[in-house]
Amino acid sequence: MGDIKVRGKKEDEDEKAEVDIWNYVFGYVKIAVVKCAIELGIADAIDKHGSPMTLSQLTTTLKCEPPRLYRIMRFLVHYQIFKEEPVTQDSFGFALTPLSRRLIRHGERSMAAFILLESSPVMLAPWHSLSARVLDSGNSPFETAHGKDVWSYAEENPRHSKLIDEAMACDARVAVRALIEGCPQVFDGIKSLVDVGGGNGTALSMLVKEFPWMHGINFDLPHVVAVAPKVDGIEYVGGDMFECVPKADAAFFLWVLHDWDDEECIQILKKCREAIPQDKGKVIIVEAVLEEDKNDKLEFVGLMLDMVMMAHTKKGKERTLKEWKYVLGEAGFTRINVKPIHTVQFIIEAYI
Ligand SMILES: C[S@@+](CC[C@H](N)C(=O)[O-])C[C@H]1O[C@@H](n2cnc3c(N)ncnc32)[C@H](O)[C@@H]1O
Repeated sequence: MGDIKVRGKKEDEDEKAEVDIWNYVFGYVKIAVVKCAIELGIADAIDKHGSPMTLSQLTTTLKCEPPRLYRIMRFLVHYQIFKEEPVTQDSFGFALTPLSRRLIRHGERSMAAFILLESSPVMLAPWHSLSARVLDSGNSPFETAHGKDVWSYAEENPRHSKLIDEAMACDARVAVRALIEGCPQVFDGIKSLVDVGGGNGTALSMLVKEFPWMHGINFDLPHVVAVAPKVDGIEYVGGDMFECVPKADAAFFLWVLHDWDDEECIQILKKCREAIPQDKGKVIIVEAVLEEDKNDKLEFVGLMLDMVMMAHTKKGKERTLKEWKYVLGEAGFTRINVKPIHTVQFIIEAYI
């Protein structure tokens, strides 16, 4: 081979590690700058303008300090959150990309509220106690940081409760659209549906609009239901799912059961069993199923959410199919169907 040095696997791995480690050192920077962009309303301003905006136009509209806004935009363009496009022959402006469209506050597929929730000081503080949680069986990281669990905290802090509801609604809009497009037959023959832990009712309002023969019951804690926007065709019931679930042909769960441990899930599901017809009732669960191959690029989100559950809930977790079968079986559901949809979640139908 003379003087030619063949690069080995180790060198390649070292080089990759050198790049990767910087991504961990400054891992928080991307979320912090995206949060800043949402708070400033950069995507909203460009969307409202209807065409690329020059730095000077953006600066005037957002009332920002030009050199600092330029540095923020340079960062966001580097990560392809915005892009540069010509405005005149010798000037360019900042334009939206599919990613920044998700940062428009009230956009159709907005994830802005979700990012604001996860990057809020309230939700970031528990992460500092994750290792302590792994070392012992004491309080959850959220309780260590705030002295109470996430739902009690939300009840006492209406602004945070609203942020949770709005964040969940972001994902509900995407998940329910995928559910309606991918598996509409799930709702065949259902005349009434109770959305257990339905939040501000976003999911249910989409479902009753699509299936207008269906009566919807949005069931959540009283303080959540009290402020949920009221929609025709939906009944709003406040209560505790550990005590009683309103009667309906089917019970629906979107991102609820992963907040609880197996024993608690079995308790909730037993309450649902009592609420649905004993001959043909079913529960519809829209959640992640770990380790199931969906052949898509979103699989990592289930693992991320599993860490979020460890940080933000008492004993919540994401589940494998085997774990789902266990909790459903213990609650008295014997037949289970699992279908993938084009989102992070799967649809799990369980029959008595
Ligand atoms: C992660 S959020 C999901 C909200 C909604 N399903 C969605 O995805 O948009 C969990 C919901 O469970 C509700 N919840 C928590 N404890 C509850 C209880 N004991 N009874 C009824 N709902 C409860 C919370 O208020 C919250 O709205």
